[in-house]
Amino acid sequence: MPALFEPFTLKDVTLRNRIAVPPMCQYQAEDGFVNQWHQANYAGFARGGAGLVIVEATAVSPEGRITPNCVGLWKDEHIEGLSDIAQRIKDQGAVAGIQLAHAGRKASAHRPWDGDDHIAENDPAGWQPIGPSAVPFGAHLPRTPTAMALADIERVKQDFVAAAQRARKAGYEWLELHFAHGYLAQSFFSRHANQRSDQYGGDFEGRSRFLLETLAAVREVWPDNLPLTVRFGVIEYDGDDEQTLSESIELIKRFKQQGADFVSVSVGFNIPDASIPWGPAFLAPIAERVKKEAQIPVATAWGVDTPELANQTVENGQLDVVMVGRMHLTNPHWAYYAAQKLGKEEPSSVLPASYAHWLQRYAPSDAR
Ligand SMILES: C=C(C(=O)O)c1ccccc1
Repeated sequence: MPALFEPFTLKDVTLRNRIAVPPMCQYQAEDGFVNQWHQANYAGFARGGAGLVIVEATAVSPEGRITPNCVGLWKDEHIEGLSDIAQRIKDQGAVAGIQLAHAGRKASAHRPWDGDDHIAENDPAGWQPIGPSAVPFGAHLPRTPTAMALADIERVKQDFVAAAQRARKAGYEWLELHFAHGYLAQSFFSRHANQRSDQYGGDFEGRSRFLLETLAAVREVWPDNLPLTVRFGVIEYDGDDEQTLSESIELIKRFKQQGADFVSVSVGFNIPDASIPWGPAFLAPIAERVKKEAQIPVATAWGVDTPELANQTVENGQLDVVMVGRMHLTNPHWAYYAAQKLGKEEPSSVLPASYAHWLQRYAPSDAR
């Protein structure tokens, strides 16, 4: 049995294999509501055989959206559509996950194919971003965010709590807090973005406080038997990597103490000119270090593009789950493709019967 196709159990949830579809924003929602696009998108991934399908960055408040077209869970009316998606994922045998997010100073932007840049300040389609400090990201996201008052920090923490409760009502069983990619939580931990002088800034303790308090508050309401996970940027590629990585691993140890069950390791993306060494599974060795030093199960994404490489990262103990994003966009049935490449032939073990029987009975090799 290839390691990639061994089940993975975390709390009371078992993934049928180690393949996960990471959250990938579709930017197709209106007022946060999902629609037919999202239904088809996620059902396709689940049908394709992945063990875990995580719904894209879902904003905990309107201001927390990256773009006006991001999915939201800031009001109860959002539950129904997301519940349908969770059910479709589970009906196909995958575990339904969802990522809760606040975009912080990167909010109020055009969709990537519409410019990827901040919406103009005088454009009614946009809104005022907020962040730990009045420090803009820069480059294509130049708007200076409003520095959050303590009341804003409390409000956003409660927004995460309320969205987590709605996510559970919608039937999700794997919750991922978006603490990565230069969005609000990540920016609080960043020395680049966070220049506060109060208890939410300054030293490691101060820059960690928002993330730890938000995690602890969500832990209070998320069922203890279901995975509560974090996607977290552990490195910035800003020339200060060892310090950032060491601090990040220390913070992950505290995430674990606060009740986090799993970490999806990623990049901080807090600066526009990071020197990121893009390459095949380039984060896997870093994720392995997190796993060993923080003693917590890990995943990572970015460049894990072939079945052989994905299998290798699990077989050699670097990763517990592999986040295969872009390849699922080229082929929602990537898990079946991987099963074939790794010699795990039975289509029925990966695809639904209504697909598998055609593949098993009428393959060209069956020519009589
Ligand atoms: C939309 C993203 C997200 O939700 O994290 C994103 C954007 C750029 C790079 C990585 C991730």
